[in-house]
Amino acid sequence: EQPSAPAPISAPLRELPWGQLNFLHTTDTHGWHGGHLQEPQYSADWGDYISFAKHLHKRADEDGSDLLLIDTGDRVEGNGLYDASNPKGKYTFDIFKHQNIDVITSGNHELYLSNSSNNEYYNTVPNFKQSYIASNLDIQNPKTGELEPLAPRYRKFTTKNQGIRIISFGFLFNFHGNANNTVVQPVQETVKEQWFQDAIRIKDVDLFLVAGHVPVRNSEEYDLIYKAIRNARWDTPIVFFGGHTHIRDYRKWEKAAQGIESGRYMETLGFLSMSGLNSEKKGLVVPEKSGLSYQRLYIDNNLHSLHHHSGTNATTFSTDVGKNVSQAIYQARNNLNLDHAFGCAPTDYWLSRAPYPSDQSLLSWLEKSVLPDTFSGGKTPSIVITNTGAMRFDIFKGPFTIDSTFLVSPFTSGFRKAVNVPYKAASQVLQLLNNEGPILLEDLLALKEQGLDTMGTHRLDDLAPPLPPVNLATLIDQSPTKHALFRSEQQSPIEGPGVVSDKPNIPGYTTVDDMGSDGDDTIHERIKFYDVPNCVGASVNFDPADKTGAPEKIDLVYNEFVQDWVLLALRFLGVKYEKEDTRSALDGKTMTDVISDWVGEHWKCEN
Ligand SMILES: O=c1ccn([C@@H]2O[C@H](COP(=O)(O)O)[C@@H](O)[C@H]2O)c(=O)[nH]1
Repeated sequence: EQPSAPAPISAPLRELPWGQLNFLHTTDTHGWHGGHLQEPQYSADWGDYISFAKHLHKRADEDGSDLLLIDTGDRVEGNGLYDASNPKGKYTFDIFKHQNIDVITSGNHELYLSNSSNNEYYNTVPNFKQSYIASNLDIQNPKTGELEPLAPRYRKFTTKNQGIRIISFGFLFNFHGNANNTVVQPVQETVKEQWFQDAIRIKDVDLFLVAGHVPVRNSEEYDLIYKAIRNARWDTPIVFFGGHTHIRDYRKWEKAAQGIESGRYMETLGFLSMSGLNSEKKGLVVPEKSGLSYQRLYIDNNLHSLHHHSGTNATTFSTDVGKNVSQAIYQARNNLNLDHAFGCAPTDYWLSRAPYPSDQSLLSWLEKSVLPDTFSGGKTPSIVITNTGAMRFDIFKGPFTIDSTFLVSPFTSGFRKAVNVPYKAASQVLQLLNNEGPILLEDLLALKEQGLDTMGTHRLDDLAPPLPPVNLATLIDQSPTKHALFRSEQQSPIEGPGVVSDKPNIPGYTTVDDMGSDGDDTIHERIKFYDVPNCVGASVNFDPADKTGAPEKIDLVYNEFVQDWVLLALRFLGVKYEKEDTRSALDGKTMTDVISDWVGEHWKCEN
């Protein structure tokens, strides 16, 4: 734990369902290896995770079971510890490498920029030489320019104590937004390749382990892999580890094929256990189960939970390596001056824990205050649009630091503008991007398919942030056209057969998945999450309500990440602008700069 981390609050806990083969799973950590310094519930750091894993390994060695660690990508972008250094990631790789991870894969965030995928090539792949897998990912060798697999396509290994023979794969979903130094092969092509067809037919395999930056639910990619394996091996157990959607989730394909997704931002250490697998070695002390079984637990990443599940206490918990890594994180945070405050937030602002629009909504704050104040300088009537996915996390009342700017918005894209756009067209762009009004997403997509777009790397609903970190069934939908699955606000908190009756006192995740509603280790009081639009926008230097005084032409300013969609929407509205017709706005400042400048000017700290 970092010295400034708030101490966890004790809460009723569910027990770790230990088995024959046990897994700890992290995903979408996005640089939060220092833990959450404003939220006691998630305040343990990467050093603590190292100590925790060490205790569980000892338990496995003592009772003859096994423990494997998995990480399924998006380790970068989203926290000062990674983003504030120059070059980015200067400290992260040396911190991360001290955990003994058995299977590790790449996420999409490792690939948006060529320097981040080159970092994988130069740092993370060599640091995890025995465990990095890239089943559908190639990279241009930075020295020769030749395309090569980022890491081996699959691995075969045998567990230490039980002698369970495993074939493991490492996939990325069919991602299109990568820089041009990597190639992500669509999963439907990978599963047809000879090496994959051969690998799933290797004899003497007890378990297929599919790790990937791929959601476990509604996932064409994982469904394809499941079917491909089942076509070759009708009954060999399969275990999936997923990621990308930032949720806690568990999916049962069938009795012998199940998988976990373990949240986001170092909030969750996913635990999955299997029993009843074929084993070469005897001596198992854990009770035999009849047949194959899987169990799961989503551990809140704080010391109260970690002590409890490892049977340790404040004196016995930290290992030497764990302590050194926590110290290295502390040092890096100091070097980067991450606690330096630009100002102090007067209240909390929520990305998806408050309805949008509302006074507590981060997106309302952005469009009502930050964007108009930032872009009003030139006096030109403008509409300013950003995708809501550019915003990644909440703001808490109190000091708003260098770290906070990267938690809230870490990306490097700047703003661009199309000048002198007819107001009638410009004023409809936001509505189109949000799939509201008479013209729907499908119409825009049809246009894209006719080749009218220029690049089209992102899907329209990718402009929004990942859905809040809850199962879809617990999300409060504000746009009924979008997600028919969502519950309405009137519905009561989820309750189910597995929920223990202790009164929850800590707000947090109340996960409902294919195993039921008893997956969270901490019995939480339910938090409400709300859906958000794809984009928000502000009218600057004119009043959109004043119909008679509407400008004829305006500047349309937008976050560069949404450029393809903005130009496509304009074209759909009868106005043709090419990329070359647009220009850089705000001297290349990023959203991170915009927010830190605004906070410095408007949110003074009272001493
Ligand atoms: O430069 C960028 C890169 C990404 N985004 C937003 O992030 C999501 C992807 O994040 P995940 O954690 O992989 O879900 C993307 O869809 C965008 O909404 C961005 O705004 N700018």
